[in-house]
Amino acid sequence: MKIAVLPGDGIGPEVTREAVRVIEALDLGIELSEAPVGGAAYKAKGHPLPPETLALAQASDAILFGAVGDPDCDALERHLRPEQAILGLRKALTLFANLRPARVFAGLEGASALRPEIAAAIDLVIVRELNGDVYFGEKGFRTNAAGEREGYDVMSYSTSEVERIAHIAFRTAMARRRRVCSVDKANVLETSQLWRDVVIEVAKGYPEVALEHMYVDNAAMQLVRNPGHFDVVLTGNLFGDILSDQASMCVGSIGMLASASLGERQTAYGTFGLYEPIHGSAPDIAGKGLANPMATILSAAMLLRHSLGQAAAADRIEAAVARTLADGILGRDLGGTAGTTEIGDAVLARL
Ligand SMILES: NC(=O)c1ccc[n+]([C@@H]2O[C@H](COP(=O)([O-])OP(=O)(O)OC[C@H]3O[C@@H](n4cnc5c(N)ncnc54)[C@H](O)[C@@H]3O)[C@@H](O)[C@H]2O)c1
Ligand SMILES: CC(C)[C@H](C(=O)O)[C@@H](O)C(=O)O
Ligand SMILES: [Mg+2]
Repeated sequence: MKIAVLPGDGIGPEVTREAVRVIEALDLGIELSEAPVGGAAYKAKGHPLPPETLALAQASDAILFGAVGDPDCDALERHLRPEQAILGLRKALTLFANLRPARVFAGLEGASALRPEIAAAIDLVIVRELNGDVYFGEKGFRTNAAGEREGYDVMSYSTSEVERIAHIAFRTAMARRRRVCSVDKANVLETSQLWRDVVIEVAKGYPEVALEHMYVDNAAMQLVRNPGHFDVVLTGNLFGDILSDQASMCVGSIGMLASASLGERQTAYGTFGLYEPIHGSAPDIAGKGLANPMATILSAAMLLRHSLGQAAAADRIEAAVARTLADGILGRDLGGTAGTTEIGDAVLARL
């Protein structure tokens, strides 16, 4: 079993280190190999996703990813910016299904930005499409008829792109509370009308699953008003990006939300995938030992479950995280005082 470890920039290396310590402590005979990605790779090798890093990722059974993004690189041409590394990996490896679970751990109800009784009911998973939408359409700058500079990004989805992510959402719902809420903007966007038409067709194959449709603006509101309503939230790349950051504050902190990015490729052990916290490189706290590593540690648990067939080890990590939180060992993002290493130590002690 091989894991490619891509720590990246800012707090990426800090949080990845803690997740690696947890994986190593389980002693599962996993081979871990590290490579640079993002701004770190640009500075070392001239490209945010060097060919050696992509080759290592391709030759592995799973990827553990930290975060990319570096203010020093914000003025670079877009194809050289750190964020292109994660977008490039998702696209090159056809990782089209992004699962972002959000639930409130016992003891964290008071850390939510919502009232505790509303937060306590949250147990949802956002199924975000990751290979299409306005992220990957034609984009550029041009001069319009009035002689003004104009930027453009084309939003589109094909039928097959929506079909494959819809199947993932319905299959996910079958293993949960059997409810799918498809989030779109079909009252304005043709991309969303196609999305809705295709989701309705795919739903016919899953008669046990209750399907509803919601406009994204309403969904953003309902996620705060009554988040317990949601089970599986199926949505596109851009809406899923935004709603998942919002969901993170509903459960307490962006430092808590893990993710799996999956495609169809099977390995000897499970489904090939990339695992990362949903947060970024957090330049404001980088290098200070303040980052909460829980999202990355929980991403490692998802990796063991989905890509390496190690469900028992994943359960152990999740239980250790839950015990750490229940014991009140919280980072500053959750109103506590524990630093990155202290949180990692606490999880290790409870494995
Ligand atoms: N997948 C990724 O690699 C990814 C995801 C999001 C943003 N980014 C990049 O990260 C950079 C910074 O973006 P941003 O500031 O908008 O988002 P961010 O998620 O990095 O940070 C937003 C806020 O949340 C806090 N935060 C984030 N993670 C935390 C953690 N684990 N513990 C405690 N606090 C945490 C930060 O300190 C900051 O105040 C940008 O370059 C952006 O493009 C990368
Ligand atoms: C860094 C950026 C490209 C990325 C995205 O928009 O998908 C991030 O915000 C995320 O949520 O993983
Ligand atoms: Mg995001």
